[in-house]
Amino acid sequence: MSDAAILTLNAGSSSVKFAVYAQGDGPALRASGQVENLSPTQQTRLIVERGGDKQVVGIEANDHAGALSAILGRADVLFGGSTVAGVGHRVVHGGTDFVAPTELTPEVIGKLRTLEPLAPLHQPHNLDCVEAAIAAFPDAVQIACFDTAFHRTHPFVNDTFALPRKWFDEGVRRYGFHGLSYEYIASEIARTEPDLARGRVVIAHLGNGASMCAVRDGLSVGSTMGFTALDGLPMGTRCGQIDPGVLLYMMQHHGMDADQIANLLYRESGLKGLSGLTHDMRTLEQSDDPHAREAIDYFVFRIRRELGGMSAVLGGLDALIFTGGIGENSARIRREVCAGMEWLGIAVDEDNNADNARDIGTGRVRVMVVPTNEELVMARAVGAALSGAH
Ligand SMILES: Nc1ncnc2c1ncn2[C@@H]1O[C@H](COP(=O)(O)OP(=O)(O)O)[C@@H](O)[C@H]1O
Ligand SMILES: CC(=O)OP(=O)(O)O
Ligand SMILES: [Mg+2]
Repeated sequence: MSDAAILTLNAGSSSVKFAVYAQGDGPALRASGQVENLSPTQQTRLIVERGGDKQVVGIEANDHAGALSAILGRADVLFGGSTVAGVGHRVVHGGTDFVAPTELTPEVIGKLRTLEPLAPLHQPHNLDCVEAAIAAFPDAVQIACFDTAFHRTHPFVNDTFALPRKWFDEGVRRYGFHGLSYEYIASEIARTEPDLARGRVVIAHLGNGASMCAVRDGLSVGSTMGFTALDGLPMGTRCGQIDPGVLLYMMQHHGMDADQIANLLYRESGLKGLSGLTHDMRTLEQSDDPHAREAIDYFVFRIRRELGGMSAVLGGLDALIFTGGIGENSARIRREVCAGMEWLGIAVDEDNNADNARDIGTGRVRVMVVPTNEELVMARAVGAALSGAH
């Protein structure tokens, strides 16, 4: 009888990221990778990393089931004869009903499908991947891990909009997202610096999707994202905070319908819309187009504004932590966010910042760069479900 493995899946609109762990007390990473460029018009690629070795191969796949079968085509490398006992799925929206990791029964999947309009870039792909994984591993336990769950500790004032109460009761609330990432960072800080973990921390998850989370005593007290993953910071293609009057104007004066507005706000706005060039921060940083500069300026401006607001809500600040693809890798964005913030106790060492060092601050407030690990949070949840402890 071979040992057991845990597979984690994080399905995006054009990618499926995965990781394989050996089941144990603390799940041990065996391999990871992704299928990227998952679309009929691009060359889809499978990337597998194991130990120090990285393999990239072109594959034929244009949907999530195809991506999963390409991943399973490397079962020998990934699982090495182990049985896949559990699969953890990142599911972006859990609504009001799902506040902890949950086994994916047909009834649960049905309820989660009803939330697709609230996360159109994520939820349909997350659930397509769930169905493909159930077909591929009918005997494995399938666990949904929700991006919204970490924020369930928000106080009412951060959960509600100023609308008549019936909307809140119906679930129109500020849920907050990127919860798997924030849970990982909070657990990592609790492990390495327990004193800081009891303090006032702002975490900036800056990736293709971007948000910030105010954490006190390890618990989320506020997030920049709201009812959907559109709110708050501008993102690769999403607008971030916007006056709802703009949407009324688009409907009343341009006759735009819901689908057109959704497409504009989710796919054509943010860094892409402002720069007119690309959603990709690395490319914008390399560009000398003034619109690229303005898109970056707006991104930085909104982060600084939210940092000030969250510090006020927390009653001060003990640490600012950067994570996500931009937060972990862009010294320029971190430098610009922190510039002139001495009044808040923030100052940054140029060399440590350039090296993406774990500690880059020189002021009263700790300023840190902590790589996120959403996969490990999922693997832990599956491990707990398998041992009946969740
Ligand atoms: N060295 C870098 N400098 C600036 N931006 C970077 C760098 N490396 C990655 N990024 C940016 O990170 C973003 C992707 O972040 P990531 O967290 O991987 O996204 P996703 O939300 O798809 O998981 C892209 O905008 C990419 O350009
Ligand atoms: C919720 C969200 O925006 O996720 P991502 O950053 O993966 O797009
Ligand atoms: Mg992400």
